[in-house]
Order: sequence, then C-alpha cells, then structure tokens
Amino acid sequence: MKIAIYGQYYQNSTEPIIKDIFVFFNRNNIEIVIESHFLALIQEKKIIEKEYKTFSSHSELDSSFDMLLSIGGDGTILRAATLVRDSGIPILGINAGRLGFLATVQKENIDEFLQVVIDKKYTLSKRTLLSLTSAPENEALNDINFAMNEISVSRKDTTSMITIDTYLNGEILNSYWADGLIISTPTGSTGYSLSCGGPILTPDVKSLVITPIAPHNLNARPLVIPDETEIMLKVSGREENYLVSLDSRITSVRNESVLTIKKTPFQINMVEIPTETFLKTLRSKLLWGEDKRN
Ligand SMILES: NC(=O)c1ccc[n+]([C@@H]2O[C@H](COP(=O)([O-])OP(=O)(O)OC[C@H]3O[C@@H](n4cnc5c(N)ncnc54)[C@H](O)[C@@H]3O)[C@@H](O)[C@H]2O)c1
Ligand SMILES: Nc1ncnc2c1ncn2[C@@H]1O[C@H](COP(=O)(O)OP(=O)(O)OP(=O)(O)O)[C@@H](O)[C@H]1O
Repeated sequence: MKIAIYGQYYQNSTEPIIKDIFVFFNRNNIEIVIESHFLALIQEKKIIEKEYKTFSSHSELDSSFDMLLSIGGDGTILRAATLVRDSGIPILGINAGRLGFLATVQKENIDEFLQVVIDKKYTLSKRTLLSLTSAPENEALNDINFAMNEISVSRKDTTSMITIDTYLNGEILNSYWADGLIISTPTGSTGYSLSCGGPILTPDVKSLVITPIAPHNLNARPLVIPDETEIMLKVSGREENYLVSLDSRITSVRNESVLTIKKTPFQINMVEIPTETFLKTLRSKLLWGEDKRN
C-alpha cells in the first residue's frame, strides 16, 4: 500500500499525530510519500529522522497511490482536493484543526482508524465538484478551476450591493440584489451556504444549492436545483470588479463578464469510515440534538 501525506501547518499538536501515523505505517510496511513543504516543516522540528520520498505537485500523484492522508482542518482538505484533482485517489482527513467537518478521523484514536484503512473496511463517498468558465477568459481561473464546497460571487471594495443576473439552463431565474451569491455543492452545504440560511444536503444528493448572501429582495430564498443544471451569472455594480471564490481561493473579475458554472466530469472520493458517517458528524459537529432543556 502506498499513501501520500499532506498538511499545511506545523503546531505543537502536530507532533503526536505525525508520530502515531508514522509508527503505525512503518509497523505495517506501508510506503509513505510526503508533500515536500509539509516534510520540510516537520523535518525542521526534528520529529522524523528517516528519509522519505516526496511529491510536490498534483502531476506526481499517479495511480500507484492508494490514498492521500490530509492532516489539518477543512481548509487543508479543500487544498488536498486540488492535489488529487481527477486522479480518483481517495482522501482521508485526520482532524488536527478546529471544526474539521470533512476530516473524519479524530486525532485521539488514529491507530483504530488506520487499521480500518489497511483492512480496506471503508467506503468511498463521491463528492460532486463545480467548475467555472468566464467570458472573457480569466487567467487566474485556468489552473485550479474547480470547487468542492462552493463557487461564490461577492462585492469588492464597496459596501454597495451587487446585482447578479442568474440564468438556469438559459432561462432567467432572478436578478439578485445582494452582497453576493453562493452556488454550493452538497459537500459545501454545511459551509458558507449554511451560514447564509441554506439547507443541508447529504453528500450523495444529486443537487446544488443557490444561496443569496444578505439579499435585499427579502423574498429571495435558497433554491435547490438538479446538479445537471448549467448556471450563468452576470454581475453589475458600482465598482468595476467583483470577487469570485472557489472554496478558499479568490480572484477579481470585471463586471459584465459572463460566468458559467457546471458540475465537473470527475468527482472526489472521500474515505468514509463505517463508524464516522455523515449523520453522526451532523450530530457531533453541528451539535444536533444538543438541548440544555433536556
Ligand atoms: N460565513 C461563513 O460561514 C463562511 C465564510 C467564508 C467561507 N466559509 C467557508 O470556508 C471555506 C474555506 O475554508 P477556509 O479554511 O479557507 O476558511 P476559514 O479558515 O474561514 O474557515 C471556515 C470554516 O468553515 C468550515 N468549513 C469549511 N468547509 C466546510 C464544510 N464543507 N462543512 C462544514 N464546515 C466547513 C471550516 O471548518 C472552518 O471552521 C469555504 O469554502 C466556505 O464554505 C464560510
Ligand atoms: N498539521 C496540523 N497540525 C496541527 N494543527 C493544524 C494542522 N493543520 C491545521 N491545524 C490547525 O487547524 C487550524 C485550521 O486548519 P485548516 O486551515 O486546515 O482548517 P479550517 O479551514 O480553518 O477548518 P477547521 O475549522 O476545520 O480547522 C489551523 O489554523 C491550525 O490551528
């Protein structure tokens, strides 16, 4: 078995996590390949002495890899998705972060979960992604042109709202007058979209959510649409530019550009451990069922 390891940060809490993982994998003769920046961080702290192979870009993650282990929070998993891209390599998140909604393995019982991995007793949860094209073309969108959580447009350098003309498969839906608009995947439905009043979708649902950010048309509500829909946006406002985000990445786009958002032809495989299901995560991390009165 060959496993890629990726992380973005080093903190004191990283040491026991790294040690647990490396001891477990070395004991079980698993080949480890570490992302070069992350390896430099942990070597600097002298946590590991052995020499390890490294990778530094998505092009080095080929079909010989069985899995990518992401050590961090949700932001780290979103970055990990930009490394595996359309390779199909499953991602398993070890939560060294704060909420870690997408990172299923808690740092307290790493051994137990890694045993499930090497025994191949996990399932894959296929995640829908969104891609964006802009006319005229925007160079910043050429390289990593997909999002696992959401694509959003929002106002830039102003408190003034923007107007977002929105078309679904060529038919006008609405002109939102708002701070912005979020097009969310089922995975992203527990992120930014949820904070703006959007519904939660289970990850396997074949839908997308369109959620306005603070709309001044008070009757505009989050809308669930089929994930085959082609969404077209045209933004206008007082400033010349507005912001477009794809998960944690952001770029500036000129007004009147035409943005087209579609489902990507590939999906990201997230590793799901039988005891750590999406429904359990809703209860444990979004505190469903917690009520001080009972
Ligand atoms: N007001 C908001 O809720 C808000 C605003 C901006 C971005 N976000 C989310 O943050 C993501 C980018 O992450 P970042 O690390 O760069 O920003 P960040 O550091 O501001 O973290 C945002 C928070 O959102 C949580 N989060 C991210 N994806 C999630 C998901 N699918 N389900 C549940 N929680 C999730 C993270 O755990 C983190 O606590 C965006 O894709 C967006 O979904 C949320
Ligand atoms: N490898 C790591 N070791 C220790 N702590 C980490 C590591 N990676 C991330 N963290 C901690 O988690 C925080 C958040 O990490 P990250 O950016 O991956 O997630 P996030 O998007 O903020 O989501 P979350 O709220 O789930 O942590 C970091 O600021 C850091 O405190």
